[in-house]
Order: sequence, then structure tokens, then C-alpha cells
Amino acid sequence: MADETTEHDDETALPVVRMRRPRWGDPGSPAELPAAAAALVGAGVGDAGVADPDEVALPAPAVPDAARAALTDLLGSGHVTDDHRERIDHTRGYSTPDILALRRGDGSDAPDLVVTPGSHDDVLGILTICAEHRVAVVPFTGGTSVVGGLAPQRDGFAGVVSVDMGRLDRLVAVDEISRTATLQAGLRGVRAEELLRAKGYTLGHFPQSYEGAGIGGYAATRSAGQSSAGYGRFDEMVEHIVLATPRGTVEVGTAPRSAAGPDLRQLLLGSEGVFGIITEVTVRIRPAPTHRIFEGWRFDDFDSGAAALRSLAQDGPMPTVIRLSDEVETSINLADPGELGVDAGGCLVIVGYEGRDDEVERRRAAVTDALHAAGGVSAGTEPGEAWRTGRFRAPYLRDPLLDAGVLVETLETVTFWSRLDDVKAAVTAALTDTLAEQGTPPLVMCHISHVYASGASLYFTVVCPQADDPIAQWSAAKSAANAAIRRAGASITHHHGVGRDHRDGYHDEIGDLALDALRAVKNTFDPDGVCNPGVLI
Ligand SMILES: Cc1cc2nc3c(=O)[nH]c(=O)nc-3n(C[C@H](O)[C@H](O)[C@H](O)COP(=O)(O)OP(=O)(O)OC[C@H]3O[C@@H](n4cnc5c(N)ncnc54)[C@H](O)[C@@H]3O)c2cc1C
Repeated sequence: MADETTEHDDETALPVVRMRRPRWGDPGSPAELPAAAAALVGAGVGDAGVADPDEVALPAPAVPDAARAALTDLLGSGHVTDDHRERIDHTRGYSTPDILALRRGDGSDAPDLVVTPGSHDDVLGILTICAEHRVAVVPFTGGTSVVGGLAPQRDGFAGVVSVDMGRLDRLVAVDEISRTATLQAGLRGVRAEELLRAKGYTLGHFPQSYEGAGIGGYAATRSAGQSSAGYGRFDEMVEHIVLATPRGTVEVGTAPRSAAGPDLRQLLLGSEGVFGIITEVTVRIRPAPTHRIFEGWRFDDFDSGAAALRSLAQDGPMPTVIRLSDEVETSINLADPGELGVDAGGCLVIVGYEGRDDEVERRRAAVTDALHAAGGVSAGTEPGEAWRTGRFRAPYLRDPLLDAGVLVETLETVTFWSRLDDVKAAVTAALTDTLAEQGTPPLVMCHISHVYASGASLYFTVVCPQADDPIAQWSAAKSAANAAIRRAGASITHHHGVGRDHRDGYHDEIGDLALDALRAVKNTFDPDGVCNPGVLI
């Protein structure tokens, strides 16, 4: 069934919601555990209590009076707060350990103040004041970090200020001739898409955290959206960046490509707030799709499915979305949370096409031929449409699973095609062994959702009963997985970023000399070291 896109059936047309920690998503639309999922995971195994966020004890706000007064002078009293709920809602991110910590009442990483700048100059002023008073600065766009990127090191600092970019939420300009848009960094992803669609364009960036994350966060973490096959990763879309640092403004990206020295955009993309705060980016945009269709394909096993994806990535043509679930993930049927556990056999591939009517059908016909030739069997549009319409609801399931005493967390990596099997096996074994040793044997699922000519990402979802201390339980499994990733020669992250959680793995990956170079850059932009200390480097 071909699907002409309309506002009604477009799952990307979501309202901007204010998430309330520790729960994910629209507070007005919480998820219940589907019966199929409850049966599958043996829900009811525990009754993990949740601390009332309003009752979580927070450390007394520590920012020096002079710094607070200067911030208030700069921004106005309405934009500088130590309100309890604001501090809670800016505490850490949305990894499972982050959520578990808050659920058990640990507010130790809460910022002392939350400030909301209204302009690039405000951001410069905040950085100057914080550098002068040695206050750590944590940039905050959507707050969906899953790698500890919002929990800076406190030691050695007079306090921690969370800089919420939410007021910087304008579509500044659209250049229809160059097909670019200039967006302020605080724009949430859903709002950016709404503003662009009103002008007939799309950004085409739909991470699974789309309901929460925003432009500054995408750029600062090198995010990858589910349509990366068609639209590219976010870092591939960025043409121009404006960065506020404690020493002034840096602007990079004079033209789409240039031979004027190293491409400094690449230095700022993925910098995770340690060089300063991104206030504006100019990105490539595409005409909004007029036609789209999502469908499922079955392959006998993961290897034959991966070979099919590789052949498309290397020789084309490419759909807009392509993902392959392994046998375990396919048997659990994550593509359709309402039908979890309905075993379909083999490995499921989801392919999606978006674009102009004629162009979509042409690409679809060519991909269909290629998938048939690679041994795939069409499963029709039903699995594809189920995945498409349910894709942003899937993260809502984590809260009821945690409520039911189930531990659920994800991790990801990327490697070359020739190493993919070894990396997948090594990470699966590390997770399985570590959790089984703790008496909580897991279900480890894996999928490929981002492909390149030379390699692909691997995304793991782990589900098991919670132990008495689920944070320590997961920490052991995650350390083992990180070590396995590095031993197998893969990257510590494909798109979640480094934060604090992947810092050691990242250092191992780039080596001491490259790390020194990054530190030298930080020292140039941020000589007092106040920008997101402890993150990345
Ligand atoms: C359920 C779920 C699903 C996810 N799915 C995906 C996915 O599909 N693809 C993907 O790539 N990621 C995914 N993530 C991870 C996360 O959403 C991404 O890293 C996202 O890019 C973060 O954006 P944000 O606006 O929430 O950033 P934040 O969490 O606010 O910040 C992330 C990091 O960047 C820094 N930062 C934020 N804003 C700025 C700025 N303006 N200037 C400088 N530094 C800044 C922060 O200090 C922090 O270190 C997922 C997370 C969750 C919880």
C-alpha cells in the first residue's frame, strides 16, 4: 500500500513536548507494557520503586553569589534559576543508568543553576562569567545524551551551570537556491522539521530520540538518524557552524567544500560542548517528500541479510531507510511493540523510500531487484509500516520495563564489513557472559541500521532481570562490551558520542598524541577548562 504523506499519517509531525525526568517522552501519553512484552520478559519479576522527583534531595546550589548576580544581570532573573524541578530536569541524560540513578533518588549530578540564554551574545556572556568564577558549564539542548555527556566533573569547580538552549529556537533563514537552512541550536528536532515542512523542505534527520533531541545536540554529538541511508548523518548535512567560546566566537564553513586547510567543521562537530557552545548551524535541506513507502523483507539469516545490505551500500541503489535485525531481534519482533514475541523466523530487513513519486518508484524497483537477487523474500508493506508508525513509541517501553524489574539498555559500535561478524560475536559474548555470571542471563538483540560502502553500525539491545544493584550490574556488562569492541578493532561509538561513559575507549581509539592535540585545542578555546569538564577528553 503506497502511502501519500499527509499530516495525519506522518509520525514525524509531533508536538514539542517537555519531558519530565526520569520518564521518557510526552508525559501526557505514557506507555503501558504490552501484554505480549509482559509475557515475554516475565514482567512482575520485581517491583522497582521510583523516587518522587520532587522529593529527590539535591545538593545546595553552589555557584558563588557574584557569579549568580552577574548571570542575573546578563539574562534577567527569569532566565537564571535554582528551582528544584528545573534542576532535576537538567540532571544527567537518558541512559538507563541515568534513569535508574534518578529513580532511586540520586540527584548528586544536578546542576546548581539552569540558565536560558536568548542570543549568541548571551551565550558568550555566560561563558565569560563562568570562566571568571571557575564555574563548570554544561550545554543542554534536548538532554537526551546516553553517554554521560550532561554530568560534568564537579571537582575543582565552584559550581555547575546548565545552559539550556531552548530559547534559541528560530529558523533563521532558508537559502532556496543553495538548499540550505540556518537553524538556531536550541531548536528541537520536531520543531525544526515543522518549520522546514511549512516551507516545503525536510531536514531528513530522525534519530529515535527525535521527540527529545535538538539541533545543537545533533551537531555536538554527530548524531545519525534512522534515514541516514537517504539523507546522511547529521555531520554530513552541516555546512556552517557558529560556536561561542570563553575567548570569543568561532565561525567555520565558508563554502560547501574548500581546500583552505583542514576542514574545521569536523573539529567542532562531535565536540560535545568541551570547546564551547554551538549557537547556530547551517544545514543542507531537501524538498519534503511527496511519497513514501516502507516494507519488510526476509532473509534466511543475518549473514545473508548483511551481504544484501553491503551490496546495496557498495553498488547501489540505496533506499532512504535500511535496517537488518538479527535472528534474536527478529524473533522478538521489535518492529512492532504491540506484537512482541510473535516469531517470524529468519531475519527481517526494513526498507523505506521517501522522495518524489516517480523517483521513489524507480528506486524501489531497482532495490527490489537487488534484494531478490540477494536471496530476500518480500514480506509486504505491513512490517515496514508497523516499524515506521511505531518507531518513536519504542523508547517509551523502557519505563514500564524498568517498573517491572527488567533491565533494558542499548549500545552501539561501527566497523568495517570484513570485521562485522567478529565484532558482533565478541560484543554478544561479552554481554551474555557478564550478565550470566551475575545470575541474570540476558537476551541480546542486534541490528544494522546505518550502512556505508566500507562498513556498518551494529546496535545492541540487552534485556534481562534487574539484579539488586542494576547500575553496577549494567556497568560490568557495559565495561566488558566496551573492551570487546576495542579488542575487535571497532569504534567505541557510531552515533551516541563519547561523553564520560566512552572516554576511556575513545582515548584508547585515538591514542595519546591525538588526545594531546585535542587538549591543546580545548586549551586555546577554553583556557580555564570550564566547558563540560570531564566529557570527551
Ligand atoms: C531513546 C533514545 C534514542 C536515541 N536514538 C538515537 C539515534 O537514533 N541516533 C543518535 O544519533 N542518537 C540517539 N540517541 C542519543 C541522543 O539522542 C543523541 O546523542 C542526540 O544527538 C543528543 O541531542 P540532544 O539535543 O538531546 O543533546 P543533549 O543531550 O542536550 O547534549 C548532548 C551532548 O552535547 C552537548 N551539547 C548539547 N548542546 C550543545 C551545544 N549547543 N553546543 C555544544 N555542545 C552541546 C551536551 O553538553 C552533551 O554533552 C538516543 C537517545 C535516547 C535516549
